[in-house]
Amino acid sequence: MKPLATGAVAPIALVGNPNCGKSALFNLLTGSRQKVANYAGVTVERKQGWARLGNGQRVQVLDLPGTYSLQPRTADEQVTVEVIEGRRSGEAVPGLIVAVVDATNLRMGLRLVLELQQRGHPLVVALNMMDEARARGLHIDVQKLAARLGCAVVPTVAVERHGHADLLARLEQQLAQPLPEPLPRGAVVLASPSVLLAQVRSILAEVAPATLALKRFQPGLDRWVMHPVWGLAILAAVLFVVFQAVFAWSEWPKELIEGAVGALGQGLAAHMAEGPLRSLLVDGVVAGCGAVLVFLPQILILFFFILVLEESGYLPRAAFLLDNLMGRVGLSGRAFIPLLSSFACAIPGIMAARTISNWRDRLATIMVAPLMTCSARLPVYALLIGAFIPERQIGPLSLRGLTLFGLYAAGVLSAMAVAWVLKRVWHKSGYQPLMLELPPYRMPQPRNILIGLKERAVIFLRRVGTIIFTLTVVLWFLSSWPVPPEGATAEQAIRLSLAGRLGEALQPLVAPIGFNWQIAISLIPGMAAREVAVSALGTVYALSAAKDSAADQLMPVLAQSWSAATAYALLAWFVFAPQCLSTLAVVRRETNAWRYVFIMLAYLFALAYAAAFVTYRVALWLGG
Ligand SMILES: Nc1nc2c(ncn2[C@@H]2O[C@H](COP(=O)(O)OP(=O)(O)OP(=O)(O)O)[C@@H](O)[C@H]2O)c(=O)[nH]1
Ligand SMILES: [Mg+2]
Repeated sequence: MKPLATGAVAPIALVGNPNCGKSALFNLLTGSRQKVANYAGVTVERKQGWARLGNGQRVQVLDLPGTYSLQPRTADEQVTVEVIEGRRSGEAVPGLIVAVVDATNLRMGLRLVLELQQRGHPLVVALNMMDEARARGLHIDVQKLAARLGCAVVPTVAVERHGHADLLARLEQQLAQPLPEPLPRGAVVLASPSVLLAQVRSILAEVAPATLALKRFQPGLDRWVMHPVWGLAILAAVLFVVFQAVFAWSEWPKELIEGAVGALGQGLAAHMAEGPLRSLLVDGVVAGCGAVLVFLPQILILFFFILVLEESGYLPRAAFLLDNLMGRVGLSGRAFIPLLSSFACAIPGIMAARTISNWRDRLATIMVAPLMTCSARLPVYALLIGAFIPERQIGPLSLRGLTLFGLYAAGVLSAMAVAWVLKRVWHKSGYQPLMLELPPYRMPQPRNILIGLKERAVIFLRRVGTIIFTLTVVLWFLSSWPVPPEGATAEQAIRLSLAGRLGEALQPLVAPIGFNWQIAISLIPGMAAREVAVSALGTVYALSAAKDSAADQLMPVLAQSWSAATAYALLAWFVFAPQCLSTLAVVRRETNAWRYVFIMLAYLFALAYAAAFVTYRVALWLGG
């Protein structure tokens, strides 16, 4: 517990049940862009920001993972309890807690409020989701509630622009008064859960009697969505539409970017004197970064669907549907959302596994998360599909969309298989039933979707501008030195370069799985960021942005120089490997052990090699 410097104001912490709107409120108060989505367990870390009060004073605000009680059962709840009790090293105890309560679910919310009060935390209650409560005809006597609780209660609507105005005013008032001294240790007398519940009932009977009779579960749409047969059919259809759209909608924006990259390369080539600098810019930077950039539309389309699904409230329902299936292979139904987040990137997926209380379940989820197809793999898939899968319709379906769906499915199925093996190895038994609250369906807000897409675009562009840029420059250097002799062809020049020699040295290793030396080179930078495999192929095939955008040229070049068997083997390789380094770092942090990092690395490489080998041999045998 760190004492505060004189004059400094202790931070305000937002505490409440999962999915009650803490992060939405936090974003309003601080102008941040924390992730808001319609399911429990979105926030798994402590986040901080600054709010400016009406009098100009700045106070620190903390957004915390949701929790139902102050007895933590999961790693994310643990974070919340540690922060509010000031048990994190180097952090002050929050001076004031804003207890966020979902007005449509007072029962669970008030229970937590009473628990906080018992422990002597100074409180302001934010009664959030008042718009939904009103729409459902729920009347809550706010004044009476404040009187019963003995603290301020402020209605808020965290999805409206000024939905936090009253709360801000109230915070200003509250912070102007001296804060009460925290209760001395030992002075806390905790009531039993049943006593707490009785208190909540008695408060509800007085301030909102209608809630006592309110049912949380609304049939209707859910009769179809949660149906054991229809529900699965709907889920399959939803996923299928997503993959079709990734190809069908991306054509023209892709051409637009290709055109721009091509024009930039040609412009540079025309205005610069021949020499290493021109080659670096045109063949290295523009060709390399451009080759990755063209996949932006496809990534955004994928994210558009993920964001809509997250906001609608569909995800926890899908988790329930699949709970049985996942339980059979040894994953908890709770693993569904972390695994789905891994479609974006394994890192948030692995962190979201904090919401799983059982350590073995959590570890199994972490271990298989990298098998879910992260968005960095999309460019590699899209490139190879574009080069090797003909544009053909099978009924209403495109063959390319179908292939992409198949690759994603291969990732999911192998994750299930690995989880099943882990279950055997660990002799795991004891199925734990899934307890998850179903949020109401919500219309996704266009504003939130746009913000989410912008965020994604920025992350992707930042990757292109930093790691992909750097690797491209390094690779350009390695493939241009030593300077080839006069009259050498482009292919000879690369073969003689450092990169070429490295590729040849590695080739015996990858020859059994059908890879040539060019592929061997591209796999190395692909380990730091998978997308770079695409630009690296551009570099080793000596494509220059001086003629046309490199991505455009790459597909025909690959189609010509590789056998289909090689291409399929490379696709199979990328379903499993290589692990990107930042994922491994997060695995180390979340499991606190190097052991799991090495196990993960080894099993993924082994699977990748085996899968590529089998694919290559089978494709050759079939005459690929
Ligand atoms: N209608 C309405 N929706 C809201 C309100 N506040 C939040 N939401 C929605 O409720 C959902 C959950 O909001 P979040 O801010 O992510 O909730 P959270 O409490 O941070 O959730 P966790 O991080 O999972 O604990 C999102 O879909 C929000 O758009 C509100 O006042 N009214
Ligand atoms: Mg949150």
